[in-house]
Amino acid sequence: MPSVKYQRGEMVMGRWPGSSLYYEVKVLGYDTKSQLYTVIYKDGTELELKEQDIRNIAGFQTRSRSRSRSRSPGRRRSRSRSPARTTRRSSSRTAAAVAAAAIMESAPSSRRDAKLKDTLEVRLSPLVSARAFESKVEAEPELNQGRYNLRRRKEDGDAKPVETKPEQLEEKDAKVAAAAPANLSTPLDFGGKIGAYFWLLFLPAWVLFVVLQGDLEDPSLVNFPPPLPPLEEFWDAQALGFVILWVLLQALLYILPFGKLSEGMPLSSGERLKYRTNGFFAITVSALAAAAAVYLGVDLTYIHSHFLQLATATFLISVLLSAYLYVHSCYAEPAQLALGGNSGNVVYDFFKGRELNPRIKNFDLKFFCEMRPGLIGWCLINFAMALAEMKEQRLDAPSYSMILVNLFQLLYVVDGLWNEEAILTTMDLMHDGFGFMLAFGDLVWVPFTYTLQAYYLVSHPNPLIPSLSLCLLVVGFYIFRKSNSEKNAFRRNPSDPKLSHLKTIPTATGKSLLVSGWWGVVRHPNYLGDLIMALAWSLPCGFSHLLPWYYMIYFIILLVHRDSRDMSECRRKYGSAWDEYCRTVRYRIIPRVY
Ligand SMILES: NC(=O)C1=CN([C@@H]2O[C@H](COP(=O)(O)OP(=O)(O)OC[C@H]3O[C@@H](n4cnc5c(N)ncnc54)[C@H](OP(=O)(O)O)[C@@H]3O)[C@@H](O)[C@H]2O)C=CC1
Ligand SMILES: CC(C)=CCC[C@@H](C)[C@H]1CC=C2C3=C(CC[C@@]21C)[C@@]1(C)CC[C@H](O)C(C)(C)[C@@H]1CC3
Repeated sequence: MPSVKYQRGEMVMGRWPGSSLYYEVKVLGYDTKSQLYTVIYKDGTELELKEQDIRNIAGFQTRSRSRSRSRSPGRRRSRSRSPARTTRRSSSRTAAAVAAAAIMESAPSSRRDAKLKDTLEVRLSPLVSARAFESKVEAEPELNQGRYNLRRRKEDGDAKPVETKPEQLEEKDAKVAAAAPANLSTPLDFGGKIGAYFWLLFLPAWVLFVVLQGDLEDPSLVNFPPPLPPLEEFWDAQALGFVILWVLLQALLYILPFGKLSEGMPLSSGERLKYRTNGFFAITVSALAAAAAVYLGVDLTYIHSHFLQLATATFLISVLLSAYLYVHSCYAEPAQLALGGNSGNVVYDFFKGRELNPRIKNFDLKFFCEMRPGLIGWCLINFAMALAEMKEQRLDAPSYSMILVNLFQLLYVVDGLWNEEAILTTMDLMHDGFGFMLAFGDLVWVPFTYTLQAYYLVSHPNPLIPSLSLCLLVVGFYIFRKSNSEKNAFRRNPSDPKLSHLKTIPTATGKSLLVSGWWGVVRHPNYLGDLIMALAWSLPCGFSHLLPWYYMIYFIILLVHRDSRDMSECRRKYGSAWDEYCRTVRYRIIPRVY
C-alpha cells in the first residue's frame, strides 16, 4: 500500500463507530476507491474506518496511563474478579463505557470535556495477539464500500470441544482477552422489519384463536378458523373496568414501601437502578383479596365466561402502553436506549422496544409489567377456571388435574416472585427494550395463553398421570431454581465464597463466565428445568387434544430462539471468551442432545 498513511499489518488505534473510544486494531488493507482502511479488532471484528478515525498507537499509551488512576463506575466494575481468577487485568473497557462514549458525540462541549476524562480511561496495555488476528494480515480481504462495514465472525457455537481444563482456559483466555469493542446496534431479529409486521398481526390473532378454541367441545386444528363471534361480543366496558382496576391494584402494591429495594445490574452509565422487589407481598395480598371476594359472594367465574372480553380489553391496554412507550423513548437519552430496538424502522422498533428501562419517576414499567399484573393475573385466572370447572361439571371440588395444574403453575409464579431479584439478571431486564413484544407478552400473552391448560380442563375432564407429573415437576423445578440462583448470585457477587468452587472464564469486559456447576452442564440449564416443568403441567390435560400442549410447543420454540438470541448477544459481548465457553460447554439446553 504505497502513499497511504497506515500500512498493512501496522498496529494502530481505531475509533469505534459512533463513539470516542479507540481500540488497538491491526490494519488489514486500504481501498483507494472508498478511501477506507479495513482494520481488525482483537476480538476478530472487522470494520472499515476513515483515516481520521485512526490514530498512532504511541501517543495513546502515554495518555491513558497518566489518567489511569481515576475510575469511572464502569471501570471499577470491570475490576471485579471471579474467585477463580488470578491477578491478571482485563485489557478492555466495559461495553458500558462504549455506549457512554457514544453519547459524547452529541453532548455539548463542556459536558463533553468532562466525559472525555472517563472515555480515555481505556486500558491500552500491550496485548498478545490471537493467532487468527495475526494471520488475517496475510490474506487481504475484499474491501466493501460501506462507511462502517461490520463483518461478524462466523458463529461457531457448535464447534468441536477442546479437551482443555477450565484452569487452562483461564490462562489462555487472559492472553486473548483483548479489547473487545461493543457493537452499538445489534442485527435485527424476529425476521427483521417484515417479521415485525407479521408478529404484530400474528400474536394477537393467535391469542384470539386459542381463546376461542379452548371453549369448543372439540378444540382441533381441523376447526380452523374457529367460528368468529360478532364484533360487539369482543367489547365489554365492564371487562375493561376490571382490567384497569386490577392493574391499578398491582401498581399500588408495587409502590407501597414494603419489601426490599434491590439494585439492578449496572447500566451503560454505570448507574444501578433500584427496584422494589415486593412481588411476594403483592401476590399474598392479591390472594387474600381474591379469597375475600369469593367469601363476599363475588362470582369469579365471570373471568371464564368473559375470557374473550377480558383479553380484548387487556390487548387494548397493551397497545396503548406500547404507543406510550414508543413516544416516551423518543425523549430518552441515547444511553437509555436498548441496543436491539433502534433500527430506525418505526414498526420494528415499536415491536421490539427502544428504551431499556422506561420509568415514570421510580416506577419501572418493564419490571412492573413483567412481574405483576400478568403473572399474578395468571394465578387469578387459573383459580377462576377451577371455580368454573366446579360449576360446569357440577363438582364439589376441582378435579385432580385442575388442582395439579393450579398448584404447579402457582408454585412457578410464587417462586418467580419470591426470587424476584433474580429477574434483574435476565435477558429481558438487562438487554431487551420495552415495546409491544414485551408489553403484549407480559399483559396479554402470559395471562391469556399460559392459562390454557386450566381453561381447557373446565370443559374437558381428564384422567391424570399424577406420579409422573409430580416427579417431573420436582426435577424440573430443582434444575430451574438452582441454575437461576447460581447465575444470579454469581452476577451479583462474583467473589461470593459460596461459589468459590466454581470454575470461570474471564472475559474482556471484566465479567466472567461460569464454566462449571449448572452452567457447565449446558449453556442454558435454566431453560432445561423450565421445559421439564412445562411438560409436568401439560400431562394432566391428557392426550385427547393438541391444544393444551400448545404451551409445550410454544415454549420449545421460544426457548430455542431465546437461546440463539442470547448466543449472538454473548458472542458480541464476550468475543473469544464466549467461543471458549462454547467449546467447553458443548450443548445448549439438553445434555448430549441439543
Ligand atoms: N415462562 C416463560 O414464558 C419464560 C421463562 N423464562 C425463564 O426465565 C429465566 C431467565 O431466562 P433468560 O432471561 O432468557 O436467560 P438467562 O437467565 O439464562 O440469562 C442469559 C444471560 O445470562 C448470562 N450468562 C449466560 N451464560 C453465562 C455463564 N456461563 N456464566 C454467567 N453468566 C452467564 C448472560 O448475561 P451477562 O453475561 O450479560 O450477565 C446471558 O445474556 C429462565 O429460567 C427461563 O427459563 C424465559 C422466558 C420465558
Ligand atoms: C410471544 C411473545 C409475545 C413473547 C414474549 C415473551 C414473554 C411472554 C416472556 C419473556 C420472558 C418472560 C419471563 C417470564 C414470563 C414470560 C415472559 C414475560 C417469567 C416472569 C415467568 C416466571 C419465571 O419465574 C421468571 C421470573 C423466571 C420468568 C422471567 C421471564
